[in-house]
Parts: sequence; structure tokens; C-alpha cells
Amino acid sequence: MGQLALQRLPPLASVPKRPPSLPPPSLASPSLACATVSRRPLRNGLYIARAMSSHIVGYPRIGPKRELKFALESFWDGKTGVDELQNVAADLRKSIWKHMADAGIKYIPSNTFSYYDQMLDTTAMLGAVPSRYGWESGEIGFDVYFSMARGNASVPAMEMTKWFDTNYHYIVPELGPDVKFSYASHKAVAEFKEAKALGIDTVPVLIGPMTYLLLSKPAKGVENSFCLLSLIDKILPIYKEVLADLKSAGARWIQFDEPILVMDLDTSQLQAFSDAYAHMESSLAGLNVLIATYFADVPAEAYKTLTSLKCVTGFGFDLVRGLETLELIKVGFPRGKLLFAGVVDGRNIWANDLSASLKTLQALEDIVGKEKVVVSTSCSLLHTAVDLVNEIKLDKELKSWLAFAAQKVVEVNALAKSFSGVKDEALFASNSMRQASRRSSPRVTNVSVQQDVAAALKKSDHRRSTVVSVRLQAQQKKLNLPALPTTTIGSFPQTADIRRIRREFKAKKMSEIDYVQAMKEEFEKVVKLQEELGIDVLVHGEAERNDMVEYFGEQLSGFAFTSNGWVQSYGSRCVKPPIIYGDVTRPKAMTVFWSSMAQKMTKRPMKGMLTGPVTILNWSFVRNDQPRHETCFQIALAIKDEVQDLEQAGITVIQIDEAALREGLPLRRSEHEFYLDWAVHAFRITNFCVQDTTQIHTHMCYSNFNDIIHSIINMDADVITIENSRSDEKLLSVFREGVKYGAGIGPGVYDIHSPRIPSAEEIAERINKMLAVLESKVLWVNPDCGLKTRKYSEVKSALSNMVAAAKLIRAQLSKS
Ligand SMILES: Nc1nc2c(c(=O)[nH]1)N[C@@H](CNc1ccc(C(=O)N[C@@H](CCC(=O)N[C@@H](CCC(=O)N[C@@H](CCC(=O)O)C(=O)O)C(=O)O)C(=O)O)cc1)CN2
Ligand code: MET
Ligand SMILES: [Zn+2]
Repeated sequence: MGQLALQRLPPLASVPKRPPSLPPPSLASPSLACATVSRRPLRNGLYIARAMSSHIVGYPRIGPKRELKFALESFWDGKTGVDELQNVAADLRKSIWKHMADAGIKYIPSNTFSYYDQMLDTTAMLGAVPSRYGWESGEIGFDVYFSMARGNASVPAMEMTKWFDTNYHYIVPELGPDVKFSYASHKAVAEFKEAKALGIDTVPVLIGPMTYLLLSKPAKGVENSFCLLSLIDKILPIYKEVLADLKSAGARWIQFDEPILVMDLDTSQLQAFSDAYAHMESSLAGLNVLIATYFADVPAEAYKTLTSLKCVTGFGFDLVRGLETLELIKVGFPRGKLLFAGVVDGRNIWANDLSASLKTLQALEDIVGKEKVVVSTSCSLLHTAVDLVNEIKLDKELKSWLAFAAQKVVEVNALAKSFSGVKDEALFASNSMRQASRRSSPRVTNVSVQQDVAAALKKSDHRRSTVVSVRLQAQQKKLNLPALPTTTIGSFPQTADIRRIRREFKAKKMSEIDYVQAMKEEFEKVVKLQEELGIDVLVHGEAERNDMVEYFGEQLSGFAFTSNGWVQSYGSRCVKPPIIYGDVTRPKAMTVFWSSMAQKMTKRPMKGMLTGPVTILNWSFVRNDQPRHETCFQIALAIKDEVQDLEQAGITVIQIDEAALREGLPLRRSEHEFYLDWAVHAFRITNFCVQDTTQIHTHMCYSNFNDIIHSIINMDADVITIENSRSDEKLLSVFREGVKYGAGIGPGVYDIHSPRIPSAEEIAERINKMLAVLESKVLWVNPDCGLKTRKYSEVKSALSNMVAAAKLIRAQLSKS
């Protein structure tokens, strides 16, 4: 990684010298043709604001063709300098702002751009840099910023975790009593000024102080004794400085994102929320204040607290996922305040049902008053794909059902326009025609699939007939593994060469024979490496897969996939979620050919590698015309057929990844049980039918399991490998508290998200910590997650140290 001469780099917030040049995203979409949007000419270099109420919570920053990803990676590799990176970033910001201004959006956000993550930006703004990164004062620069995000040669990265129930990851702030806060990144005001210089008046967006603190973790040493909210008095003065700065730069609005309000906050947390905003009141004077919530319903108590705030001008709600909030609004909304109504779905790619939204908006207008409703997105558009216009290969009919971020901006505006009495009848007519075509399409509904699911579900709750302890014995007889067996999670480095081969084959520039041969050679390399390293249960390395979800989506019917529908997952890493539009079937076996090929290369067990139904569901864009669990059961039955085919082909260890099971947990506690019930059931459907001697593994890469450990036990897998190392072994605490786990378990022994190579001693120490709470006979040794994002040089050293550590502890065990 680029630990180049970083000291001389400019601060994050500095603006590049060169005028940006990227063209704005296209306003054209099949559902909202260009003709409906007049591009407003510049007058004296300024855009003319239209008197209509429309707002966007936030916008994707990765770029329509992942421009930011490539600029970042090239910078990290030391191939390009900071100017190039900043120029790409400024180009993106400009094109986004212009797009929104051109579309007619009234409240355009700024400071929603980020070089890595918006929580990390807030950490930088507050100067809350953990001391190990060696920063003391002054404006935070790229060196410190990227060290916190990615680690550097001597210091590991900060923890990264899921942002609410999305596939986006944020960098977790580490806060303790000793943190000295200071205003150390002026990015928010710099972006505001940058937009202003382009003639665009924006709403600067900050993560609110309560969401920031409640998503932080106590620093090392004070884990169990520190109340994060006790820091509120220390961070508010910094927020006040930022507000003063923004005001003097001419800001008229401020948006605080407080999605934490959708969680189940207790009375004291809600009180702290009121106090915090009351405390900022004097600094907020002269500004219009929007508090945006999103991702779920705001619970009744929180709604009361929020809407009682005096210093707030408007409240934002997710009205796609928050149907109960809609009811709360109907019962009471503070007089004279603005309601930012999030009716356009920021989490999905379906075109908005404009007439339905209009009805909602009209009902809201009757409650809160004319001109008090602002049409908005349900959350930031960060979680949807960027621009449909780049999907030239997508089937025309299907495309007509979709809207990505660029098109959603236009939808918001179209709704606002008709809401103000200027309804574009032609647009609404064509929208409802497309909604109808989707509803009645034979591609969406497959009666026989629906019947199969109904019949399969009637029979049982799909449990294996033997208990896990008996199964493990039968498996050990067959597999004959050493104590603390070593394995990896599945993928090996996705080299440029592998990507090129896949790309050429996809583009029909390479024959199938050559492709299979190239893959075979790749598998052989990976198998040989694992044998040399002394790993016990092997993997084929997943070279044939672009992504663990997309790959299956491409082979199942009822799924469509895009060319450029990228969504940021963390930092520069993106995913291209498949689109589930119809009932799901498996036309033919998906992995048997490759897994059998790989198994033939070795005498050691080769894991068959599948993605589980819950993960496929949670990492796809899901149809919104039937409940999620119904779609999930359809996928489960397809994966079950695959498991049976693998078993038939002689594969004795099958891993079914459920990486996203935890992240799909609903944000509100009241909904947990129902979700866990069907999610765990769907997993069991995939493998209840295998023989005792077939070992079922599952993998999860989210360490916060303590609250769902019983559901994990209920999945009844033979072995589970779990991410563990980047979160200070939080996972182990559940076993410390006495939960019995009888199946095999491999808490990750090192972090694969960072290029840093762990030493054998360090890994051995981790294994010893595990042995303090888990019996040696159930313990497996493996990394946190797949290795696809790493380089071979890193993987070889890290795995070699991992095997050495396992051997060391085995020797220790055999002596005792
Ligand atoms: N869906 C999903 N979610 C997940 C994970 C995951 O693995 N999958 N892992 C966790 C962490 N998140 C991650 C997300 C992405 C990546 C990752 O490595 N993504 C790759 C892209 C993966 C991909 O699909 N790549 C395509 C490449 C497509 C492409 O752009 N190819 C060419 C350009 C295309 C062309 O020339 O035609 C290029 O790379 O330049 C492929 O390998 O086939 C990246 O951003 O770099 C890793 C972890 C949590 N969530
Ligand atoms: C995000 S979980 C990854 C699991 C997958 N088998 C891999 O190793 O890449
Ligand atoms: Zn994982």
C-alpha cells in the first residue's frame, strides 16, 4: 500500500487547482425521459432555485463508472499523486451537484462525498484520532485519514462494521475519557464553499452528535466502564465551531443525520438527544435545521422527543420502510414545521410508483399543511446504484421498471412538481403503465415455483435427523482431521490476470476450452499453495466468481444483473447486487463442475462453496412485490438442490456462507424474532437432507453475535467460521458468559481487510485466548474472511504464520 511520502500531503478538505471536467450524470431514464426535465441555464454563473420542495438525503460518491475507486486505488499504490485524486473527487462532486440542480432539486446536500467513509470524516472533523496514529494537532491530512481507515505498515486499521442493516461499512470511532477533541477537518465547510463557487446553494450534511456517539465504541482499556454519551459535552463545542464556520460561509441550512433514532433508544438516551440539540440552540439560530432519520420506523417515544425539538425547522422520515411513522405523523406533527417525506426508496432500484407516492404526499399535506411537505428520498442514495443510463445491455422491459440514483433524483422532482400543481400527466401515465407491466408480467410470476415453495414449507421445519455431536463423530471418522484444523474462508486473491480471463471469456474473446483450462491452472496453483502451507481443509479459491452473490444471481432464473450497478461496500470496494425481479429457480447445477474439478486435484477435503439464501437475499436488490421471506425460501430451495448435487458428486465438506445473516437483522427489536425464525429456517432448508458424514460449514463476517447466538446454534451447521479479530474478540465474550456451543467453530485469527501481516506469535496468542473459552476439540483455525482483496505475497506470509501458530498450539495441547 501507498506508504509513500505522505507527510507532505495536503489536508483532506483542500480543493484542487484544476477546474473539474466530468460531465453531469444523465437525466435521461426510460421512465423519466429528458423531455420532462428542463435543463436550467446558468445566469451570471448561478443556478436559479425553483420554488418547489424537493430534497435528496445523500448521493453515491463512487461515481457512475467507479471513478473514485480507481483514483483511490491508484493513489494508494503510489501510481498517482494527491492532485489527481482530488481532481477526480472534485469532478464527481461537481457533476452530482449539477445533476441535482439541473433536475430542479431545492435542497441539495453537500458533505455527503467522502474519500472513505462519512463516520471517519466525522472522526476527523472532531479530531478524535486514536493516539496510535501519531496525530497531535493541525488539519488532518490523507496520511492520518487513510491510516485510520486501512492501517499502515506499523499500525492496524480501526474497526470497521456495518452501517445499520446495509452492506455499507463504517469506521468505528474509538472514544475514551482521554480523547481531546478539536476542530481538525474543515471538509464540511470546504465542500459547501466549493458548491457555492459553482453557483449551487447546498445543505451541508453532518452526522448528528447522537448517532456519532452511539455508533462509537469505548477505547481499549475502558471497554466496560465508559459511557460514550458522557462525551456529548465535549463534542458539542466542536459541532458549534463547525456551525459557526458554515454560517459565516453563507450556509442557510444544516442537515443532521440521526438514523440512530430508529433504533430502540431508552429514556435516558432520548433525554440526552433532547439535551444535545437544546445545547446547540444558540449556535443553530439563523440556520434552518433538518434532522434526518432513515432505514426504519421511528418508535413512538423517539418520534415524540424528536418532534418536540424547538430548534428544528424540518424532520426527515423514511416512509418506505417506516409505515408506522406515517401513522404517527397522522396522529400529530408540530405546527409550522417542514416534513421531509422520504417516499422515493434509497435502498432499491425499482422505479417509484408515482401515483401511489402522490397519494401519500397528498394525505400528508392535509395533515401538516400546504407547502410544509418536502418530497425526499427514504435515505441517502448511497445504497442504490448510480445511473441507469449506463445499462446498455439490460433487457428493455426490465430496464423500464428501474430507477437508479440519477433517476431517483428526477422522480423526487417530478413528485414535487406535481405536488405544487404542475403535474406532468404524460410522465405519470407512462409510469403507471410500467408499474402495470411489471405487476402482470409472466416473467415475474412462476406458479410452479410458488406451489413448490408452499408444498416444501408445509412438511417440516427441516432439521437434520441426527444431533451435531453424533454427526461430528461420523465426519471425523471420514475426514481424520488433526486438532485445531486449519482452513480458509473460500476466496484467494483475485489477481488482475484472473479478472482479465473472466472478462475476456464473458466478452467471448476467449473460448470455453481456454477459459476452463485457465481456471484449472489457477485452481491447481491455489491447491498446491495450500498443500505446501499445510492447510487441512482446502478451498478452490473462487477464481471463477466475480462476487459470491452476483455469481449465483447470474445462474439463477428470476435474477437480472447490471453492467455498472455498483454500490459502495467499504472504502474503494464496491458490489454489484443482482436484481431479483421474479420467482427463483435453478435451471442447472452451478458449482458442481468446478468443485469436482478441484476435489480431483487433492486427497485432502475440498470444500464445496455456496452462498446461502439469506445472504443472496440481503445482498441483492430484492423485489418489493412480495414479502422478503417468500423470496428467501425460493432461493433456499434452489441452493438445496445444489447441495444435493455436490454431495452426489462426492464433495464431503460443503460451506454455505451466510455472511449477511446478522446484517439483515431488523433494526427494531420487535421484528427480530420473526426475521431470525425464517432466516434460520431458510438456511436449514438448504442442507437438512445431507448424510451425517457430510460436513456443513457456514461462514459469517460480522462479529456482533451475542444477541443472536441462539439463532446461530439453531442453524445447526457442523462448523461455523466467524469474523473475530478486528473487533477485539468481542465474539468470544458470549462463550465467556457460558453459552455452550457444541459444533465446530473457527473465530477468525487475523484481519483480512488490512494488508498488514500478523506474526505467528500474535496468532498463537489469539488461539490461546480462544482456548480459554472454547474446548480445543471444537476449535478451528482460519482467517476472518475470504482473501480475495489481498495480494498473494500477503496471503502466503499470513497463512504460513497461521499454520505455524496452529502447529505450535497443537504441540502445546499434546503435552498437556
Ligand atoms: N456482495 C458482497 N457483499 C459483501 C462482500 C462480498 O464479498 N460480496 N464482502 C464483505 C465486504 N465487502 C466487499 C465488497 C466488495 C469487495 C470487492 O472486492 N469488490 C470488487 C469488485 C468485485 C467484482 O465483482 N469484480 C468484477 C470485476 C468487474 C470489473 O469492474 N472488471 C473490470 C472492468 C470491466 C471491463 O473492463 O469490462 C475491472 O476490474 O477493471 C470481477 O471480478 O469480475 C472491487 O470493488 O474491486 C470485497 C469485499 C461484505 N459485503
Ligand atoms: C464476505 S464472506 C466471503 C465468503 C467467501 N466464501 C469468500 O471467501 O470470499
Ligand atoms: Zn466473510
